[in-house]
Order: sequence, then C-alpha cells, then structure tokens
Amino acid sequence: MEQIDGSTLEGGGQILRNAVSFAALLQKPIMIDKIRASRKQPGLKAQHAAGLNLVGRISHGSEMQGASKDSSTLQFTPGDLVAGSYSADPGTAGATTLLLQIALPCLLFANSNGVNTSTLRLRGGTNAIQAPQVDYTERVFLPFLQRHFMVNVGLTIVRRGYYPKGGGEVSVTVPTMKEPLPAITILDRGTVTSVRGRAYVAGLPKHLAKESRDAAVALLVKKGIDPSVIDIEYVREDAAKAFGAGSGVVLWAETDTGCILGGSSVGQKGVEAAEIGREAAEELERNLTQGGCVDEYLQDQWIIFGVLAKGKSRVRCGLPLTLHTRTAIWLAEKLTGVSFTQIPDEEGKTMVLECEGIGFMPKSHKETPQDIMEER
Ligand SMILES: Nc1ncnc2c1ncn2[C@@H]1O[C@H](COP(=O)(O)OP(=O)(O)OP(=O)(O)O)[C@@H](O)[C@H]1O
Repeated sequence: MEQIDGSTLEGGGQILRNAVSFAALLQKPIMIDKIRASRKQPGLKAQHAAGLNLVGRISHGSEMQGASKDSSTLQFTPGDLVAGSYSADPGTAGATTLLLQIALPCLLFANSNGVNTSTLRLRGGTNAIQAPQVDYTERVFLPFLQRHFMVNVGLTIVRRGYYPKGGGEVSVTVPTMKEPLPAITILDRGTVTSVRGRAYVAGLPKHLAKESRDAAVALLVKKGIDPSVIDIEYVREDAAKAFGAGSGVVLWAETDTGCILGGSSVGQKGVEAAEIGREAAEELERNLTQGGCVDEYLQDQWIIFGVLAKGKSRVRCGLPLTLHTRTAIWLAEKLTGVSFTQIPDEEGKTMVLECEGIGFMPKSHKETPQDIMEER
C-alpha cells in the first residue's frame, strides 16, 4: 500500500482528490495520513468525504476506510471503474466543481459497461471561494480540456447554490475514452482578443451586479485592455434557478492562439459590489501579466491529464508556480513514476512544465486485434 503524507506542500484537499483519482485509475492501493494537516480544521470536511465516497462508488468492489467527516487517515483499495450514473451531495455548500475534479479522470477511463457516456449529478455550492466557480469550470477549464485534450465534457447548471446554504446542483456528462488522451503543447500565449464575463447576484438587487461589472470594466481598461474587446454581462439569477443569496464575478480572456485565462471573485458580507468587480479584474490582469498560457488555477488542474496523456506535454506557465501546482507535480511523480522538467524562459518570466505522460488506458479497454495478439 503506497503511503502518502497528506500534509506535504499545500497539505489540503487537492492531494486527496488527485491521489484517489490516480489510485483508482492505476489500481494502486493507497494510505493517506495527516489529511489537510495544514488547514485550520484538519481532517476531512463533508465535501471531501462526499468526493471520496463518490469515487468509491464509481470504483466497483473498492474498499475505503476513513472516508468520513473529520477523519485524518484514509485507506483505499481500488476496484473496477465502471461508467454509469452517479451522484454526490455533501449536504453543505462544498464546491460541486471539486466533486467533479475527483470524479472526472475516473469516469473518462471507466469501463464503458455498454454506455459511452457517464452522468454525474453533483450537489452543493456552485459559486464558492477557494474553489473553481462553476462558470470558471464551464468557460475556462472544460473548453481547455476540449481544445487541447479533445475531451467533450457537458455541464448544465441546474440550480446555483452559495455559501453557507449550498443547495446548488450541476449535471455533467463524461464520455468514456476509447484511446489515451493526446499530449499537449501550449507555448504561445498570444494576444488577448476578448475578455468576457459574468457579474451576478442572486437574492440581491440587480444594480449591485452592474456596479461590480462597471468596476471590473474600468479596471481592465485602466490596465490597458482595449474596451472594444470587453463584454461582461450583469445578471440577477432567476430565483427558480438559484438557492439562497450570493454574488460574484467570473471573467475569462481568450487569445489569438486559443489560450483561455480566468479571473474571479465571490461577494462577501461587508465588501462593496465595486470591490468584488475590481478583485476579479485584478486577478485576470495578474494572470495575463504573468505571461503563462494557463492561469494560476489551470496551472495545477491540467497536471493529472498531462500525466495520463500519451507522449510529451509542454505547457508554459506564469511564475511563480503555485503551491497547488508543485503539490500536484510531487504527487503525480510519486504515484506514477513520471518526472516533470521545469524550463524557464530566457528572461526568467515564465516556466515551461514538461512531462512524458504514461499514455494511460485501462487494460480491459485494450481490445483491438493487435492488443489481443500481444496478450497471447
Ligand atoms: N478562484 C479559483 N478559480 C479556479 N479554480 C480555483 C480557484 N480557487 C481554487 N481553485 C482550485 O480549487 C482547488 C482547491 O484545492 P485545495 O487543496 O485548496 O482544496 P480544498 O478541497 O478546497 O481543500 P482545503 O479546504 O483543504 O483547501 C485547486 O485545484 C485550485 O486550482
């Protein structure tokens, strides 16, 4: 059983998600201790437990011990990943997008079991802090997967939900892969051709969304973005499609080389609407200034897919590399044997991350006549 120290580097929930996804795919039993030791309240939160148990269900015949709230140790012996319909609900505002983060790699490579697409119903928060807002997943992460890894994941926001009540729901369709993911090369950031976005409120007056939008636009223009490429809508969510009250801004910039980078913020009590807009714009501007082809969040989120892909992937990232990215690399190297190379540019402003992926495909899927011959 592979031992993983959950307090390493970032020491948060992402280690668990990546570790359990890799373990389920590679059929490698793991034991994680010191779970979320770096956080104020260590151990599993309801949303982590819900994500782990979701993978436990996708991985038929698996055994999982310690996947409950407050647990600091987890043991997982994987079974067979099987495509199908699954759901998860932490009962809190825990991020639906992070439930997707742990389940997605598993479902992509699940045994198709006669169905070519799995479906996920994920409940919880859709627009929470310290997690991808669902609009980020929809507008940045999934288009990235589609453009570069050729994977078409469908996402429908059934109902939005916010901190502290949650109550949101997203529905996701995940195709079953018939061949390994292709390696990716993304080195040229290119020039920004559009900045789109969404300033939203739910259960609050609409003018607040407009104030956030206007402040975001003003800051972007001040930082040198051409006003004619900016298109940020402001909305009050339909009450039937949003549970509770919330606000925030999600922005995404596209470049002429096909890169998409995000910037976002979530409204909090006592913070003015205009400030929420400026926060999101500042984050986007920072990501653009860093010169990477991915923003500071995609930087860690592409790692698992690059490691699973077939061949050498190279992605230019802005600096500094985030602690989440360094943690994802550390864990991937530990569990899969791949090694990452970090190649700085001449001016030391950006860093190309390079890895030779393992070309992952579960054994049971290799059923071409050639594979059968090789088995014999
Ligand atoms: N504003 C954001 N936009 C997009 N992605 C985000 C954003 N904030 C965080 N993320 C992503 O969410 C994940 C958070 O990982 P983290 O380890 O912090 O998880 P967690 O489950 O929230 O655990 P913990 O409570 O221990 O921090 C990372 O993949 C990170 O890139």
